Formats: sequence, C-alpha cells, structure tokens
Amino acid sequence: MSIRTLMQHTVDFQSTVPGVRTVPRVLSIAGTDPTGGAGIQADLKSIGAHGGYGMAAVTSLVAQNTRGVRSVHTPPSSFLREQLTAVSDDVVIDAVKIGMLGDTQTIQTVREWLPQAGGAVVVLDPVMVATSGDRLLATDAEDALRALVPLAALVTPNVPELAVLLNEPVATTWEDALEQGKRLAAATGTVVLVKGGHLGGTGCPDALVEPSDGTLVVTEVGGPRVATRNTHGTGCSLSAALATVQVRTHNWHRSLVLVKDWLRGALEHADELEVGQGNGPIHHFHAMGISDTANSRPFSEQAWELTAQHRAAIGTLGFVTSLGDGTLPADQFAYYLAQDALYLRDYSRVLARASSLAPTEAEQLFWASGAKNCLEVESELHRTWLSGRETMPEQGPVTKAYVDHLLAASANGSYPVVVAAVLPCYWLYAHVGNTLHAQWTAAGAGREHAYATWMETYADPAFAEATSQAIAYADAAFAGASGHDRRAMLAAFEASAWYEHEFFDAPTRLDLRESAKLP
Ligand SMILES: Nc1ncnc2c1ncn2[C@@H]1O[C@H](COP(=O)(O)OP(=O)(O)O)[C@@H](O)[C@H]1O
Ligand SMILES: Cc1ncc(COP(=O)(O)OP(=O)(O)O)c(N)n1
Repeated sequence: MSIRTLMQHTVDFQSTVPGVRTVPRVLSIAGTDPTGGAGIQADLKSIGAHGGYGMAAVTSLVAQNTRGVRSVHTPPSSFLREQLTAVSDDVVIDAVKIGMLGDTQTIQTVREWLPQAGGAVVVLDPVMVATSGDRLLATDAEDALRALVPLAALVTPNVPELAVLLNEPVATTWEDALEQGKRLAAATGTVVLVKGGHLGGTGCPDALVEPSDGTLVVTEVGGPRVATRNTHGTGCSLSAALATVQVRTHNWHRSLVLVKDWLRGALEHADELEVGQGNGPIHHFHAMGISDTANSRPFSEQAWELTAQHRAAIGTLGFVTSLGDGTLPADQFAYYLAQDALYLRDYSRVLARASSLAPTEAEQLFWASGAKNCLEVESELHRTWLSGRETMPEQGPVTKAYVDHLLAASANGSYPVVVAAVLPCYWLYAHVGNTLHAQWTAAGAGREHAYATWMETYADPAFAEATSQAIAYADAAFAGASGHDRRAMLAAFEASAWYEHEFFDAPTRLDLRESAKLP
C-alpha cells in the first residue's frame, strides 16, 4: 500500500436535519432572581447563549440580589401545574432544566408532570442553599428531592448538595467528592456531575460519573479557577447550558467540555458587568460582545479556538504519542487503517456533495478532486492491506458515528455546513502530522521509524496547501452565511473535531475494536 496517497485526504452536525434540533427548545423550571444572576433569569440567558430557545415555568418568586435572599413567595402548586401543562400541551420540549423547587409540594407537582415532557433530556440541579447561605429548599423536602434524582438524566449537585443527597458528611477533598459522586450514580442510575467549585485550590475540576453496563465511568474535565467573587448563578447557568448542548451532542462528556469552556469565559468577563455589591453574576454573553464579534471574526479563528480542548486531548492520546515515537503496536495501526478505508468511502461522498453544492467552479473542482482522491486511497487500501482477509472489517462504532454525522451534514444541503463538517479531517491531520514530524526531526529523524511515511504524508507541503485552501473556502462560506448557518458551521466543525479525537482513540480501545471484529 502506498500510504503516500493517504495525504490526498481532501473532508455532528445534525441540527438542521429533520428530527434533530438546531435550536433546542429548553424549559427551565426554577425560582426567580430579579437581579438576573441566578435562577430562571440566568437559565434563560444561558440557554440563549448556547443557541437554544428558552422557556420558563416559575416555582417560587425570590426577592434576592447579589447580597442575599430577602424573602420567598411560592404560588399554589396548582398554578405551577397550569404553567407546566400550558407549555407541554403546546410545545415539543427537547430539554428540561430543573432548579429551585423549594418544598415537597412543588417537587411532587414537577414529578407528576415530568412524563408530559416526552423524551426531553432532564437535568436536575438540586438547588438547596444560595451562595449567601440562605436556604432555597425546605429541610423536610430533602427526601422528596432525593427521590426525584432517578428521574433525571443528569444531576448536578455542588459539594454540599452531594452530601445531602447521600445523607453523608460534606466532602473536603476532590477524591472524596468523586467517591460520593460514584455512590450517588450507583444508587440512582443517573449520570452525576461532581463539581469542584466549593473545594478551593488553583484548579476547578468537574467530573462526570456515568453508570454503564454495571460499572461507573468517571471522566474528569479540568479547568483553571478564575479569580473573581462574581460567581453568582454559576450552578444554574452550567446546568441550563448542559441541558441545551446535550440536545445536539447526545454526549455528556462533549457537552461538559464545551460548556465548561464557555463558563470559564463567562467568569473571566464577570467583573465587567458591575452588577450589584455582593457576589455579582457571570457574563453569559461574553462571547458576543457589542460589535457582535462572534459574527465578524473569521470562521477559522473561532472554530480553532472552540476546539482547543479537543486538540489538546488528541495530543495526549496513547495512539498519537506512540505513533510519534514509533512504538505503536502494528495491530493498532492496522485497525486504524482498516477503519480509515471504511471512513474514506463515505467521506468521499460527502466531499462530492460539497462539490455539487459549491458556489464557484474552483470550489467545485477542489472538492471533486478530494472525493476522487479519497476513493483512490480507499480502493488501494482494499487492494493491498485488506485483500485476502477472510473477514472483511466492519465500521467500528466511532467510524459509524463519525460517518453518520458527516452524512447528516451532507443531507442538510447547506454548503457552508458541509464544508465546516469536512474541514477537521484536513486541518487536524495537518496539525497532528506537523507536530509529530517536528518532534521526530528534532530528535534526529532516523529512517528506521515505523511510521515515518505516515508523518511525512501529513507534514507534506502539498497537504498543507490543500488544508489552507479548504480553510479559505470555509472562511468565505462563513462570511456569506446566515446567522443560523454560521452557528451550524461551528457546531458541525466542533462535532467533527470531537469524532477525530475518538477516531484516534479507538484503535487502542479493545472494547471498540472487538465490536468491529478486527483485526
Ligand atoms: N472560580 C471559579 N473558576 C472557574 N470555575 C468555577 C469557579 N467557581 C465555580 N466554577 C465552576 O462553576 C460550576 C458550578 O460549580 P459550583 O460552584 O461547585 O456549584 P454551585 O454554583 O451550584 O454552587 C462548576 O463547573 C465549577 O467548576
Ligand atoms: C432562584 C434561585 N435559584 C438558584 C439559586 C442558586 O444558584 P446557584 O447557581 O447555585 O448560584 P449561587 O448559589 O452560586 O448563587 C439562587 N440563588 N436563586
């Protein structure tokens, strides 16, 4: 096989495909904050900042500001029921974020109504006490709240709330908090987000504990602790954002990576708001700015920034580091190549689709030649490496999910979105190839390196040129796209970047390889 031809690679966003939502319809069920930092007001901003359509049913009216809670008025629960049914009788709800519930009667009302939310993603933020120390949940309602947890897909307690849900002392270390998260996930079957905000230290990690096939999968997402006292409403905003983003990603880890990055920006810009004299709110719309920088900055700049965490994660994968130092086991590389062949067959169709939608002849030719090259590489892989095999490989789960995502983008029919979806396959390969190649040459570039050809392929100037051209076409498409398509482009790029990460990870994961029956 000539791996050199692999350099010719020329490449979730499902949100405008029928049945999958571009603008998730998200209902917040929570209390109010007239200063706009927490509760329903924060939820609506958070949902909007993530491109969702926010709706709200009020549980309690809270007279509070950045310094504390003054009083709480809870309307009769029958009125909450009327609000909830007014929404569900009319609107398809994609996600529900539940915040302050206040008392047992309110919890019961929400519990009885929940089946009417259909298949909505349910995120429960078990609000108990505000930063100011004021209680937002009656002590005698704690049991009812505990019983609500199994009905949610995700529960997002802070450290003291986690302790109450388990009836245990408050964790004082991150390790203890994680153990508590595991106990809660095991007892309820619900995904638990353990949050590090209350633990101090220079970092501020969060971790997902996901029950899966009788085990618990813990995924930590780190982040710096932002030095600000303006953290009012972080918990509300985080859970509302996760509910919104999850409708698009269907993957809690991915949702958390995206939302945590946004939350860091919201905290970094919080002091600019100058709202109140106590613990002020975070800046939900920090990424938009007065001059609408989200729309005026080039696509490539925004997309690269948006996927910084995915790139960092790719760089630390065992597959990538051992590919770079030449120690990658041959069977793992073989699995990777087989999946690549399967991927390229469909990727070429998507490039052909980009060609058919392209607005200029130059773009039409560029994508068509990319499609042709992919088919040639794919058939070469079959002629050489895959020929004579008794069992032909099947698409592994990652390959299938990635391809489904690309085909969905292709079916969507928007040229800018298709271009954004195919771009990470160029750009991330050029990035990884260049990085590994630079490390290799810095170390003396011995020809005995098992994967020298792979690195040379993706560090080749011709591949860099094709990548630059693809980026330029994506920027041009973004400049002429509607606001809707611009958001869709960023979402499509982010999803593909995520799948690239998973694709690089899959060959080292036996569970995934076994399900693809190869090698
Ligand atoms: N100073 C900070 N810097 C960065 N992230 C923070 C900071 N404070 C809280 N967070 C993040 O905000 C979210 C809410 O965390 P936490 O404060 O633990 O919960 P709550 O707001 O519900 O009390 C988490 O993602 C946490 O990591
Ligand atoms: C109406 C209402 N709901 C929730 C809270 C607590 O919000 P949270 O996000 O936990 O933020 P802080 O406690 O950090 O302010 C609230 N204050 N009001």
